[in-house]
Amino acid sequence: MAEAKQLSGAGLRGQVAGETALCTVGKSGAGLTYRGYDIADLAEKAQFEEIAYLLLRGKLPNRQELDAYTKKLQSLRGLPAALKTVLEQIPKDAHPMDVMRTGCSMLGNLETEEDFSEQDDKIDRMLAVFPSIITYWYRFAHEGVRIETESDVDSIGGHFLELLHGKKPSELHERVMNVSLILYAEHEFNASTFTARVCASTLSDIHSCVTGAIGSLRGPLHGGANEAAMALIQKFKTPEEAEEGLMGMLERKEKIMGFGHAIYKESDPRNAIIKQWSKKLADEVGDTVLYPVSERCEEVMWREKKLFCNADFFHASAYHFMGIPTELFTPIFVMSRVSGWTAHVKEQRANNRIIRPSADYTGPADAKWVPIEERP
Ligand SMILES: CC(=O)SCCNC(=O)CCNC(=O)[C@H](O)C(C)(C)COP(=O)(O)OP(=O)(O)OC[C@H]1O[C@@H](n2cnc3c(N)ncnc32)[C@H](O)[C@@H]1OP(=O)(O)O
Ligand SMILES: O=C([O-])CC(=O)C(=O)O
Repeated sequence: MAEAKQLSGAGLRGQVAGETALCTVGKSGAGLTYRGYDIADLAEKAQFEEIAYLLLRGKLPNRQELDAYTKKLQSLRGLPAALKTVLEQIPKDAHPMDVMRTGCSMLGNLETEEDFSEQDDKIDRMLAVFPSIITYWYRFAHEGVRIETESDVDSIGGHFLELLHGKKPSELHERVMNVSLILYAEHEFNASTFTARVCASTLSDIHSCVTGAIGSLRGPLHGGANEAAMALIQKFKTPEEAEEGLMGMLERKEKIMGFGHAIYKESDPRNAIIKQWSKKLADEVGDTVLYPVSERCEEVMWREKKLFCNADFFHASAYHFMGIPTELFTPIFVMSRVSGWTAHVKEQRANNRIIRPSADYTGPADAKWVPIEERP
């Protein structure tokens, strides 16, 4: 059984900040569970839409419930005209995570949550429309086309790939997207989820909670690491070059993105799963560089620092092999994690007290007021 990491120090590490029935991370045994279900089982057997239902409605759907839920999500993919107008104003060189943040916020202006009784419908709308928001902007900004965002592809992952590439995805690619969205869906009190819960604790609206969470996810120490990992592996042409490059980075005490974790000690259970799919995709495209480079990075980091790949590292090569532009990697994380964020918002609302911790004061004591004319 994996031992839980000893947690203490800055960054609220190891401090319990609330309760959740949604997820366990780094506990002994399975390592990651959603409502008690092992992540490996879910990634192998489930549809992402089933996982969203599990997180948001509290149980696995039966066939009829899943079909109805999938149909509902399919029917919510269209973009309001005013949102398209806003997306069209955002420059081509904007970061797609900023587009997601603006898109979510604008949706909150157009389809405001007036009352918490509307929360499930607002959440389903975000799940359905986020792939439309990012691909509409991307294709308009980069290709000058206004795409139709309604599609009859069943899955959210397939919908994203179809809008991005303008054609139906292969079965393999749709499957990998499904697995990826499941792996990224939920992770207890990580930074972006905690952001959403803090916002929810003030009794704010659901779009504000998610907009704030998108901002937290954007950073390279969190969701942004999948893009940063891609930038890293693309620098190397051979495993030998990768080894030399990493040794230099470690000597200079640089952070290696896609490695390490705040909670897991020896491995991130999501890595073995996405790594396996990355290998399948590498074989499909005949890759002889990125996958071997990635594997060498994994070996070197473990050998030198006992640091392991987190969920982000092999996501980089997997997404790349499916022809997804690097800057869209973290928005895919948003398309998935919105299920976890909003499940946490619902949980916070159901048993709320405003989140307001204290701080140890380290500033000066008894400062005497100095009139402005006398200040140095
Ligand atoms: C889906 C996700 O969000 S997963 C996380 C994605 N983020 C990344 O991949 C960014 C790279 N990784 C990191 O920056 C960190 O490992 C974090 C932010 C994930 C966790 O941070 P912490 O909990 O502070 O890490 P931890 O306490 O285990 O660090 C122990 C030591 O290892 C070092 N370390 C941790 N990760 C790395 C890394 N990726 N590269 C180099 N050194 C590292 C730390 O600097 C620290 O050294 P120090 O004691 O000399 O200061
Ligand atoms: O739990 C964390 O700190 C980061 C993480 O892996 C996630 O949010 O998926």
